[in-house]
Amino acid sequence: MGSLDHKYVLTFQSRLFKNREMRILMLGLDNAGKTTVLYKLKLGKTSKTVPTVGFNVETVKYKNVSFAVWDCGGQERIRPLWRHYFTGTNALIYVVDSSDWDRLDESKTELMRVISDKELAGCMVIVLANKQDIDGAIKPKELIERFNMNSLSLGHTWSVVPTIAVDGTGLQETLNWISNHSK
Ligand SMILES: Nc1nc2c(ncn2[C@@H]2O[C@H](COP(=O)(O)OP(=O)(O)OP(=O)(O)O)[C@@H](O)[C@H]2O)c(=O)[nH]1
Ligand SMILES: [Mg+2]
Repeated sequence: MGSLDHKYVLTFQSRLFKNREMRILMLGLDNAGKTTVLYKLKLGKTSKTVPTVGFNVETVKYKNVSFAVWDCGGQERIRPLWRHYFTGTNALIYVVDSSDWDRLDESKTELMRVISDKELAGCMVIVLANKQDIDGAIKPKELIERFNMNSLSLGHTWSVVPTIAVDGTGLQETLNWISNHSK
């Protein structure tokens, strides 16, 4: 390879490395806090939300990565729409209301259903144990057991991150983790 070609390859590689783009899909039951997460990341402030019917999408820049974050409504009747957003997803952010003990099993079931889809084979999974500010919220360690996360290692790199979407706790760490674990 001539030196010019070589230079070109290096420049091209560094461009790829510097300006990466990632498609993030954000799912979870209704009221988990997905839209709050999205706008806290995008605007840096806590927005008043209404239940999402359909989806929101925003681009969030963090370090050298451009994250296209798709936030889908979580109400039961619209969950069948989720799969239309699977294609091309690099990382799944799955938001859990850690204070809603009555629906932890339902949340787990939906997560397992989603990640068994072949369109999401191999994508990273970040579970946000959200609403950690509420007394009695399930702790990440307990959630890992309850969701049996260790059974899911096959093909999925995963992490459980404690978050408080309303004040932004844990959200930068989440993007950081995703960018560090992406190929
Ligand atoms: N205390 C507390 N409340 C939160 C937190 N995150 C979100 N909320 C509240 O939870 C409620 C639901 O938040 P949304 O972001 O609308 O939930 P969602 O997951 O988008 O819900 P759907 O659009 O119906 O799927 C709102 O009242 C938020 O203010 C948190 O970390 N702590
Ligand atoms: Mg929403």
